[in-house]
Amino acid sequence: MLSAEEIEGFADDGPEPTDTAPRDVVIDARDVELVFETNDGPVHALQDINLQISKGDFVSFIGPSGCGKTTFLRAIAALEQPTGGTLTVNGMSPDEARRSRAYGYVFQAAGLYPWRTIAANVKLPLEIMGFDKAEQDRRAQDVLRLVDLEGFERKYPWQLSGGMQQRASIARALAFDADLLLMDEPFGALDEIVRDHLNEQLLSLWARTEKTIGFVTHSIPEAVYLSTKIVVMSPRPGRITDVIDSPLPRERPLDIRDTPEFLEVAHRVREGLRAGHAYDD
Ligand SMILES: Nc1ncnc2c1ncn2[C@@H]1O[C@H](COP(=O)(O)OP(=O)(O)OP(=O)(O)O)[C@@H](O)[C@H]1O
Repeated sequence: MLSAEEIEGFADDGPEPTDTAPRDVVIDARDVELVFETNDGPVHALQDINLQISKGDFVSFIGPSGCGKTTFLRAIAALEQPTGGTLTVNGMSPDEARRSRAYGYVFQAAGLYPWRTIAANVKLPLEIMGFDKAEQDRRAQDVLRLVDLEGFERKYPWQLSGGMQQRASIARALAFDADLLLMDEPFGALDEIVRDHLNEQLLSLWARTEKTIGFVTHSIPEAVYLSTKIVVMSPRPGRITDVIDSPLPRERPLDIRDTPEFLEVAHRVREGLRAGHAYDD
């Protein structure tokens, strides 16, 4: 079950940006390094991570297991501390950004409390933050409408399909109206048809809300379909092997996946993944 620290993490007012980065840079990573000390020795989860994510970007992180995708997302959310380099979110330290509710975080498992209704799950972070009841109701209604779950407020998680539960968890992450949404393989456990549908819905939500999204995936088609920027990563040590700025238009019907432009980007991602493996040999 998620900790209060993990389910919080959405936006409101907070410390002013310290202007270490241009205004439209939301995430600025410079030479970020993160080493876990374990009984078997140090694990270099992240090394030489240099990346700027701008406002309104949809950025996917793709790479084999253990390349540091989750660790990087957790570092942005101040759930892990880099051991080197600098990392800012809206010009603040990740910890300041967390306290100012700069982002919503969606986990791989929906992580809904089974004894709470869908609306009560969505309102939980708002309760923790002390929003008054009327505001909690208003926000829950708004975000449940955004993810197409109007009418399911009084249902319990087990009464919803896996895809609907994941949409509810996205609604919970949106409840603070943060400009930044961090999503760690939110659709990984779903079948392909449901996943396609949720991908379409997420793109439409992104277009309507103009949020900045950081999205972890193992799927090349998902990364290419969703992203304006694709960050290809590789393990041991966890590092970035390629950053691809997508030439695809922001408006994307599902059948864009059959176009030569799409296949070309997918090819480059695949090459980046291969290059990362070659490094290990
Ligand atoms: N708390 C921790 N303590 C020690 N090692 C860790 C910890 N968290 C992650 N690691 C290690 O850091 C490396 C990066 O892990 P991470 O979970 O970020 O990879 P990932 O790319 O998200 O993998 P996956 O696709 O399997 O989720 C791995 O070698 C992992 O074993």
